[in-house]
Formats: sequence, C-alpha cells, structure tokens
Amino acid sequence: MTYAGKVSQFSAPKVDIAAKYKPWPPIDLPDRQWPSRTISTAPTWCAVDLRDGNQALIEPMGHERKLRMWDTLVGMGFKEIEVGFPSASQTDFDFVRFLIESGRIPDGVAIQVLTQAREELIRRTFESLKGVKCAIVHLYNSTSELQRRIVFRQDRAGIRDIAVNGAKLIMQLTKELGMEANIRHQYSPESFMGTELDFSKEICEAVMDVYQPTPDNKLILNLPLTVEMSTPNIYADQIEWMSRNIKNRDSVIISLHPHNDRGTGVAAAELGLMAGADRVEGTLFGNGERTGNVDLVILAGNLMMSGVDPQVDISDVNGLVRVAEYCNQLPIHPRHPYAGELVFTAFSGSHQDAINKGFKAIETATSPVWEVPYLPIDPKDLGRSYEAVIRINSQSGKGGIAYILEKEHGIELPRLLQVEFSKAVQGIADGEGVELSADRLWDAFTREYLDNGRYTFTSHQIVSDGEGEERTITARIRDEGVEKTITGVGNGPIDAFVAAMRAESGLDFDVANYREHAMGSGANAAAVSYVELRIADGSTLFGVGIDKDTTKSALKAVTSGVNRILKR
Ligand SMILES: CC(=O)SCCNC(=O)CCNC(=O)[C@H](O)C(C)(C)COP(=O)(O)OP(=O)(O)OC[C@H]1O[C@@H](n2cnc3c(N)ncnc32)[C@H](O)[C@@H]1OP(=O)(O)O
Ligand SMILES: CC(C)C(=O)C(=O)O
Repeated sequence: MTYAGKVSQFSAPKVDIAAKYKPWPPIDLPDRQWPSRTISTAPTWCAVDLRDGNQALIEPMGHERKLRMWDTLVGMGFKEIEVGFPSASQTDFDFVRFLIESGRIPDGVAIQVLTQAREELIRRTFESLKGVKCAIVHLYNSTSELQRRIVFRQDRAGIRDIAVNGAKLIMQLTKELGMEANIRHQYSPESFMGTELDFSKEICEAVMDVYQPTPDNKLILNLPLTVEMSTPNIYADQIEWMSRNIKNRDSVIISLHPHNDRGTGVAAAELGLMAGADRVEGTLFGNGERTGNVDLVILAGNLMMSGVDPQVDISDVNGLVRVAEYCNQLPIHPRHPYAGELVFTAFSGSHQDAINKGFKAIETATSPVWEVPYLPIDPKDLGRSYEAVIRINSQSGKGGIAYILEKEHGIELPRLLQVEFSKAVQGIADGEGVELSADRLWDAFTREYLDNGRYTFTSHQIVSDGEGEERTITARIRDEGVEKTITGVGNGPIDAFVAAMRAESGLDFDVANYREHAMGSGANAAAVSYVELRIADGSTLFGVGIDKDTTKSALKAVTSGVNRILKR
C-alpha cells in the first residue's frame, strides 16, 4: 500500500465539543452490587444474526445464506435464534415458513421473530408462525425521551399505550390461534439506555400486566443498548436497577442486547451479566447495525478463558469466520479477538521468546492450567493451529526463529547459535523489509550453515592405532567442486578431522563445544550436530551438520564451521 497524499496540519476543531455533547449522568445506585460479582455460568444466548445482523447488511441474506447461517447457529448449540422480521419482507416471511414447514427446527430450539407494535405487522407475524412448535414473539417499541419527542411525538402515556396495545393483540392472537403452548413472549423497550429508569419500569410492568408472566412461563424483558452512549458501567447500573426494582422478578428473564457504538459492547454485556441479567442477544463476530451488535464469539471465548463453559460450540472458529464472511459478505478483521488471522501470531522478539518458553513449560507441566505468556487461551481450543503463532520479520528475535526451526524442521539450536543465526536473519529481514516465511528461514539457515561455502564433506574412514586413543582419519572432501583426500590424527573422529581440516585450510581453530540430537524418528531419523569452533583471536562461531550417521553429521558440522571462518 502506498501513501500519496499530504498530511494536513492538525488544527483545533471549530465545534464547541462541551456544548455539543453531554456526559452521561450517573445512575443513582450507591449500593450497586455488580462491581464485586463474577460471571460463573453462561447466560441464555439468543443469536440475532438473521434479524439484527441481517438488517444491517449492504445486501441482506437471501434464502441460501440465511439457511447456511441458521444451520451454523443450530450446530453451535444456540437454543434461541431470532430468524427475522417476517412482517417486514417477503424473504423473511418465506424463511420463517420454510423453517417451520421443512421441519428444520430441532426440538429444544425456539425461533424468535420481531415485530413492531402495529396491528397489521403483528397479524402478519402470526401468519408466518402457523404450525410452529416453539417460537418467541418479540415486540418492541422505542421508549427513550429523544425518540418519544422526535420520532413518535408522544408523551409517556402514548408510548406506553403503543406497547400495551401491541402486547394485547399478541395475547389475543396467541389465544385465538390456540398457540399458548407454542409461543413465548418478549418485550423490548427499544432505546432503553436513553429511557428514564422509572419509565422503563413503568412500561415493562404495564406490558407484564398484559402478558401475566409466572415463574413457569416467564416474559423475556430485553433491555437493549440500542445505541451505546456511555461507559459500560452506566448500562450495568441500569440493569442492576431494573433487576432490583422490577416487580415479580422471578417471572421475568432479563435480557441484554448491546450494540457497540463506543467499542465497549462486550464490556457492557459482561457488566450487565454481573448486574443480574440472565440472557444475551448478539451476533457472530458482532455484525449488526452501525458498529455492530455484541459479539457472541468474543463473549463465549471470554467465558472459556475464565474457566466457564460457554454452552455454545466455538471450537471451529475458522469455520465460523468462513460462514459469517459468506453470509454477511463482510470481512472479519485480521485482529478480531479469537477469530482474526493475526490474533495468535507474534512477530516481536520478546513475545516470541516468551511464547517459545511457555510452550516448552507446558510440555512438562503437571498441572492442566494453560499458562503461555501472550497467549491467554490455547488456540487449539478454538480449532486454531500453532502454525501461525510465531512469524518472522525484522521485529523478531532468536526465540521466534528457534521456535520455527524446531517446529518445522526438528532442530533445537543451542542458545549461542540462536543468537548467531538471529543476526543473520535480522540482516535479511531488515534488508528486505518483509516477513520471512518458514521456507525462507530454512533457506537462510541452509545457506548459512548447511551448504555454505568452499568445502563439502563427502566420506571418511577411521583407522585406530590399536593401542591408545589415537585415530587416523582419511576423509574425502570437495574443495570448490574438486575432490580431495585429506588425513589427520586425533583422539577421536572429530579431533582427527579437525586436524586434517586445519592442515588443509591453513586456519587455526579448535572445537570449543559440541552437541548433537536426533531429528525426526524411525527410518527417516537423522542426527544434527552443532560444533562451536574457537578461532585464534578467541572468538567463536558455529558449524552445523545433518546426516543419518552421527559421526558424519559431526564432520559435516566441522566443515560448515570452517567454511564460515573462511567467509569471515
Ligand atoms: C433498533 C432496531 O433494530 S428495531 C428493528 C428495526 N428493523 C427494521 O426496521 C427492519 C425492517 N423494517 C421494515 O422493513 C419497515 O420499517 C417496516 C416494513 C417494518 C415498516 O415499514 P413502513 O411502515 O413503511 O415504514 P417505517 O418503518 O418508516 O414506519 C415508521 C412508522 O412506524 C412507527 N413505528 C416505528 N417503530 C414502531 C414500533 N416499534 N411500534 C409501533 N410503531 C412504530 C413510527 O413512529 C412511524 O410512524 P409514522 O409513520 O406515523 O410517523
Ligand atoms: C429491537 C431491539 C431489541 C433492537 O434491535 C435494538 O434495540 O437494537
């Protein structure tokens, strides 16, 4: 991406911000309880992708996309799914009919349909529900002071009447159609956040008087954060206030429906649950009006991370991303919590080092507790792999490079070799300014250590002197492609080969350290050897060799080290 524009100078805004926007007044709830509560069980979930999510799309879902979303939500284990606004469009109406007529609604799953409190819309909604086994009819009208004044131009009593009349018609049709056993009821005072609490209580209780809920047949009171206009603690206070003050609390389910205008929809939902709510409406990855609905995948992931079973299946997050992107025709951001392509990836060196050490610690841990720095949740629990956890660019360090080489190629670089090789990688990454793939990293390692210069080791023979420790080596090497035979004497094959290479190259060096380990297993197992060579000036450098034969891998490592001294 290139930037061709000119950065304009920042100048103070001309608007009088303090006069134009007002802080949200605090809620009078001095003995609020929610700040000291924790969430210990999953709420009842209601997925509203097919309604609130759908109504916010550039291109609303057609039948095929709706069905794909429906099957996914059912598969995840949602038991309440808002499937549309059947009186609003033929597509929504037909989809509800299809679900009912095709028998596609599993037992235990309720479809939810939304309607305004308008007679023709309510009647049409009931038409769509003929034959349904279990549905929630969701009635809403807007109640905030702003909406009352600007949109409805009605006082509180007028707004209350809209809701009550809507509820009465719904009750009447439920009875007339003999659907009492099949229909549950939900009421939303839309724009609840902007509604005075005493009026929210008044209108909800007026609606309750119509529905007559009981502890066995509860009314869902959905208190939406239709537009998020304040910090999430205000919503939590409002929810706690309602939960404490609404009459017959045991006959209602308090439901949250947060939007995300200020980017704190998830926090609002979580604090709302701490404040006493029982249920949450939201969508996969937060699709929905404006900045979206609350993201159910994040909420479920957050529960998991806190040790609470979310009661919905998010174990294939990549699959969910594919469905959401297909159905909504909107992309998921690479940094989207839990789901984004980059959220389990570390580029920066110190993070990579810590993750690498964390993975090693987990391998030998006796406790099942997940403890990997910078990875608050195990990507595997979301169906994400460890493959992309560490990626290399100029911000990366030795730990990350070592992690990739170990994971992809089974080689465990000694610490000092990690430091040495990371400088080479840094040089390449800085020079190219791009990410280095695992293949590119291996290529760099090969050029630096494995196929790295003038000499190539070919074969050897060892002869013992038969008495003490002395060994004579006769080795075949190639010197810039030319076959040569060299000999040397030492107290073992490495020592003897070092003597031979010293004589051949004219260099003064000896072996400061040697380590080898197996790479892979079974018939394909090989040995990788690391030799640290000390040069006359006291400095050291590494050579690396890989071969099925342990001795050969060591001799190759010496050859690699000699090539590197020569390049210096
Ligand atoms: C916050 C939310 O997400 S609420 C859900 C919103 N979703 C949608 O609106 C998507 C689907 N909606 C639609 O397709 C259309 O709005 C329809 C088909 C439902 C209705 O369409 P129309 O009647 O043509 O128009 P429109 O929606 O503009 O109607 C506005 C009228 O309904 C009234 N109204 C709005 N909401 C409600 C309500 N919940 N209950 C009763 N009346 C309402 C308004 O006051 C306004 O009345 P007025 O015409 O007397 O001024
Ligand atoms: C209908 C209601 C619940 C709604 O969608 C909202 O307030 O955002």
